[in-house]
Amino acid sequence: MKLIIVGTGRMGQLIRQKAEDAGHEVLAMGDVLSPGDVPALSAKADAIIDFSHPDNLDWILSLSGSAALVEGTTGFDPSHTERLRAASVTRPVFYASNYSLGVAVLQKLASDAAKMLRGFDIEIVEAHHSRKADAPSGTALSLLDAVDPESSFDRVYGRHGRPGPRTREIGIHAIRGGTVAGDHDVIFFGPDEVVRLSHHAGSREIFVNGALKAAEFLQKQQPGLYTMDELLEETAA
Ligand SMILES: NC(=O)C1=CN([C@@H]2O[C@H](COP(=O)(O)OP(=O)(O)OC[C@H]3O[C@@H](n4cnc5c(N)ncnc54)[C@H](OP(=O)(O)O)[C@@H]3O)[C@@H](O)[C@H]2O)C=CC1
Ligand SMILES: O=C(O)C1=N[C@H](C(=O)O)C[C@H](O)C1
Repeated sequence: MKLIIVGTGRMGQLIRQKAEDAGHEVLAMGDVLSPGDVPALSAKADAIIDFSHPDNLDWILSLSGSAALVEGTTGFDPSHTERLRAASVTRPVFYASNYSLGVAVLQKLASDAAKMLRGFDIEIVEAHHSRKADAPSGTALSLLDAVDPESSFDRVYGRHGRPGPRTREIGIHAIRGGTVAGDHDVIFFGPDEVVRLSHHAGSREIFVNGALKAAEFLQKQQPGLYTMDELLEETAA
């Protein structure tokens, strides 16, 4: 594949390295690519892979051509998600807050557990490296949607300033330090028993491999918005 990589940070650099090792060609890599080069490059690209910052989304979506978009940036608000959906009318777009296979499975397990463990108190805890820009993580927010798709619980981000008994709520807690690539726990507390669903990322390679797999997957797809559910189906087939 011919790729444009947006983001020159930890993820962007690893994606470039892994993509080139796998024989893909990186046409360009940057945060804000030179406007003069962008139209020509985007027309030649098979896929644009963005792991950077939400501020980059608008110019990425303004790129001409039909290159597929693999979007991995987190910290999006609902308007960013809506823009991604609109863009998917004309090109294949893949969005995942977490490209690891394990987290895709964790999301399904957490969703099933929430349906079966009615009445249990749910808390989501995530840990990341000290340089992470957003909190809570995009993955924690996706897990929250998985366990509470109707938004029927109060969402409590940290419990500081909220003393007293727990109400109908889900707690979301972010901790930061060191070089943690990304840990996520969904904990279900019931009377006299606790169920913990955990994912530990040993390195960023799992996200990079997933993103490159998503780019390859999109090459065979019509315009539309794709998620890890489709990639899981393909892996299981
Ligand atoms: N979906 C997934 O599986 C994963 C998603 N991520 C997400 O990918 C993103 C990047 O992660 P990571 O590589 O670790 O982060 P880094 O901080 O290492 O890199 C961020 C990149 O974005 C650029 N950037 C930062 N602020 C802006 C801005 N306001 N406008 C334009 N560009 C900007 C930085 O440029 P500069 O250095 O010049 O500031 C840098 O190139 C994050 O949102 C992270 O949560 C990460 C891992 C997995
Ligand atoms: O910034 C990171 O590092 C990660 N970000 C994603 C997120 O916000 O969920 C995915 C992964 O946990 C690593």
